[in-house]
Amino acid sequence: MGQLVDGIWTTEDRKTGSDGAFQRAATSFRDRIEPGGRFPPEAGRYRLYVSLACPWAHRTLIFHALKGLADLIPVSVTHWHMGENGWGFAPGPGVVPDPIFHARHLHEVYTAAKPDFTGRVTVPVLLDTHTRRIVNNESAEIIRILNSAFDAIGAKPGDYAPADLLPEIEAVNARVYETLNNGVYRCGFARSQAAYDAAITPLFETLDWLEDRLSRQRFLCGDRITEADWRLFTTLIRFDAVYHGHFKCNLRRIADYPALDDYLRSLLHWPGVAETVDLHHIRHHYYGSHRHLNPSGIVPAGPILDLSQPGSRGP
Ligand SMILES: N[C@@H](CCC(=O)N[C@@H](CS)C(=O)NCC(=O)O)C(=O)O
Repeated sequence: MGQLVDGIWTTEDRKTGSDGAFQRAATSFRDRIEPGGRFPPEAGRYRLYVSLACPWAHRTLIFHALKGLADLIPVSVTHWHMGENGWGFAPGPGVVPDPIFHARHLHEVYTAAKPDFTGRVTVPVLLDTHTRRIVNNESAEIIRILNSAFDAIGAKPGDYAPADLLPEIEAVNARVYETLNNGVYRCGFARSQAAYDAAITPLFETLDWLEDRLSRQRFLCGDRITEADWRLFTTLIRFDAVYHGHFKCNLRRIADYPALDDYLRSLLHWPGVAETVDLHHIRHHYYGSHRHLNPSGIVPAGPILDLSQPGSRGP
């Protein structure tokens, strides 16, 4: 895996510190879309770049679907394989190329927007096609943008971060992010036993905590589905398929937790959501791209997952 240094693509990996613990880099583009601002809401002006494999990009795709933004914000989808050149647009099922820069690799989108860019080239990216600037590449902020910024110009109704629930949403997000969304990476990318041990324990403590919470209430913050649920969902849907094996998160499966399993199937069958889930991209990305973890690149056949039945927590 590489990154850009002064606009030049370099292949090096500096993601773990001297203690072997995985460190996630800070995100670079942090603007908003708002009326009267530098980036005003307009139909057809912005473009979202995602990977169907990536849980962070997946959040944005779910908000894109929930808010009915397909006609307002077109989407490019990378190939699942992240190789020497990072994310790219090689043809493949589900890949949608980049019609703006005709980029072969995502790093070309970054340098087209900022020729001297230094940093990691990550998905998701929200691009302003008028100024050819990247508005934002932090998924937590992009979902807040999609949640409301296009409401006045045709987005579907629905507020997934309502003001009265925000403190609770953010408290849940903080724990879920640290121990689970990022915790699976801390397990999988650990380069020392101590770093792995330090990640696996809080990860399963959080799953136990979530199981208890969801056995008493419909969604993470009560009766209404919120951003906190969608942020959890993208990790849960990858858990038994890849994190359990590839990232060694294997004390238990989500299928072993009755409430979490019901909740996962409820969210998967939520209108518009199943279409955002691509287990081929997910499984082939993780097992095929992380050659330091899986040198052969062989994608295992299992486990067989049966998520065909909706859970009991419908819309
Ligand atoms: N903070 C970012 C993280 C995004 C992220 O790490 N995406 C991964 C894919 S799962 C990526 O593009 N990694 C490429 C790299 O780090 O070089 C967000 O949530 O938007």
